[in-house]
Amino acid sequence: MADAGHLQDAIGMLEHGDADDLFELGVWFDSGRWVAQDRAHARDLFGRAADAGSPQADTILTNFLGNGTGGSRDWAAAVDRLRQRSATDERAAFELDLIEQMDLDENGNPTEIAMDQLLSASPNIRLVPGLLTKGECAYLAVAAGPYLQPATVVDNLSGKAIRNPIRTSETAVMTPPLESLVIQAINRRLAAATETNVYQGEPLQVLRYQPGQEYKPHIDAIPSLDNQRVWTALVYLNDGYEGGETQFVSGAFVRGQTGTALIFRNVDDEGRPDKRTAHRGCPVTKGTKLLASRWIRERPFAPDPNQHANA
Ligand SMILES: O=C(O)CCC(=O)C(=O)O
Ligand SMILES: [Fe+2]
Repeated sequence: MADAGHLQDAIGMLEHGDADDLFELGVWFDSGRWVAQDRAHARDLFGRAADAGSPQADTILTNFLGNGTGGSRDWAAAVDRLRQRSATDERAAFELDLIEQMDLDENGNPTEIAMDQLLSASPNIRLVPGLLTKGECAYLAVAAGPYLQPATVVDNLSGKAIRNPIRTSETAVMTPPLESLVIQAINRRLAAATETNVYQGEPLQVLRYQPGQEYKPHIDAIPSLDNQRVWTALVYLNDGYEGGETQFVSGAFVRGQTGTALIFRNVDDEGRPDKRTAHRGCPVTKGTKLLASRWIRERPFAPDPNQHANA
């Protein structure tokens, strides 16, 4: 893009354009591409694009209404919008069906969650069989599919996300615009299972390991991070593959069935990375392993003044 004048001209054209133009400009403000990130403005543009007939904008607006991105949060309004789209959009109908099968309160929080089984008291390691249904697991695989990319890890020297042979799977990061109401409700279930606020979670990731791929031994807490990753929640999304167990240095060896969550605390009582939680995802030897993972921080991960009203 050339100088600021030309950029202003482009923005002006998109502002006065059709549904696709408004959607495109919404993506710019949502992502901070070309312009300073402004999610409230992005939300407004997605609303205008949706009114002008863009189904993609309607999807993102639904997600922002549900998760409180760029403005206030209104779960009931988000579900209504999904219901309207479900008449013409198969994916929306699939999502609405899953939402309607969940026991949720008026804010999208679970009214009850499955019982957990303690694997270790210190460090705290727990299994929650059946935290997700098989339908929800299948949905996550479908929703993440188009966004799978080679996984990265945070580089201790630069702080940047880089490719690293320690983690050879592919990963989809389900950021706020991609966070459908089903994913939001699942994130709220993971928050309930860890007794945390949903906004402490980093975006849900969906990992896909193929034969030979693995996640070498590591600790999910990051040295000297201010807002530490205090919990990890993993959910096994399928079975039928070989290898691929999650193994702790302490010896615990986990291969959950479809829908089982593995939850563990990454820090000790002083909040320091707990080396006893070092673990790995063993190489898959046959088939494909799908896993959802959420790293949960000590405090809200991406604070937004609007997000806590009815978190
Ligand atoms: O693949 C696994 O079983 C482990 C994944 C993992 O350690 C992580 O996502 O932090
Ligand atoms: Fe990990």
